[in-house]
Amino acid sequence: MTTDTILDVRGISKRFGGLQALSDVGITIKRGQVYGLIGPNGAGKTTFFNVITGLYTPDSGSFELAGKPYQPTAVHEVAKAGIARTFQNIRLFSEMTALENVMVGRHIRTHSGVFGAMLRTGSFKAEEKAIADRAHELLEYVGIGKFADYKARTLSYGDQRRLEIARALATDPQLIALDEPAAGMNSTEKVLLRELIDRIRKDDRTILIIEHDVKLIMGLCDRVTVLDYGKQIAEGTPYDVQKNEKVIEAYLGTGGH
Ligand SMILES: Nc1ncnc2c1ncn2[C@@H]1O[C@H](COP(=O)(O)OP(=O)(O)OP(=O)(O)O)[C@@H](O)[C@H]1O
Repeated sequence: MTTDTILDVRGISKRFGGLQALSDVGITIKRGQVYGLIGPNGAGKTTFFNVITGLYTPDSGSFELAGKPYQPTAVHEVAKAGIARTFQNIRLFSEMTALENVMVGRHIRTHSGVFGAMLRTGSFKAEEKAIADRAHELLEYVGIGKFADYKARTLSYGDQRRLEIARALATDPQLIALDEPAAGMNSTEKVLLRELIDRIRKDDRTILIIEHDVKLIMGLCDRVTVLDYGKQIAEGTPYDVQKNEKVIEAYLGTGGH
């Protein structure tokens, strides 16, 4: 594996009772890529995300992040290792402000720890200020700086999705995994989302994205993997994947998306 590989996962299988949700799935994501994961409903996309981010334990599989083996055994360990994610069903702290939500993401990279917080040491206060400053920057970056002091639940759906992205970025991830970021967005919001993802990529981040909006995926991704019934039926550039017979069949067979 070369050093420009960020994520290299191989041989992931996961069974739920009698259902083989993933069969021997593997992907390699290079630094700076936007990598898409698509497939019809129930294909195994979310299960795959849940495995690589430590929510589900796979039955088999090996994982490397930036050239180092890692075991996705717990969500916070995965975040520390350098993978941040957003969720299909937005998971924000709804009663906290937008700023506080982003600050929570940042805390996994801080040093003062619990005792520093309890004693409110000088270094803790300085660190809190730095965290708040960085959180403000990230809110501006995703385009919702003016809502810093609004409770998360009062933001529009599209803005809540941006807030989730800001929170994920706050962990300084090697890889940011977006689970259906365009779900429920109108066409204007989708254009803005696309611009944001482009900007994140240009700023030297690597992105893995599950998305139902095939047009968005095709316009955005460098490479795409297509899952169907837990199996990887195609991998390649959006152009190649679009022409693949198995992919066309899988989408037409289920009515497409
Ligand atoms: N915790 C679970 N227990 C049992 N079965 C599960 C569990 N999670 C997912 N499944 C099943 O695994 C299969 C793959 O589901 P998954 O949610 O990964 O698909 P998906 O491609 O993300 O679908 P969608 O596009 O609808 O979100 C489905 O048949 C689903 O019912």
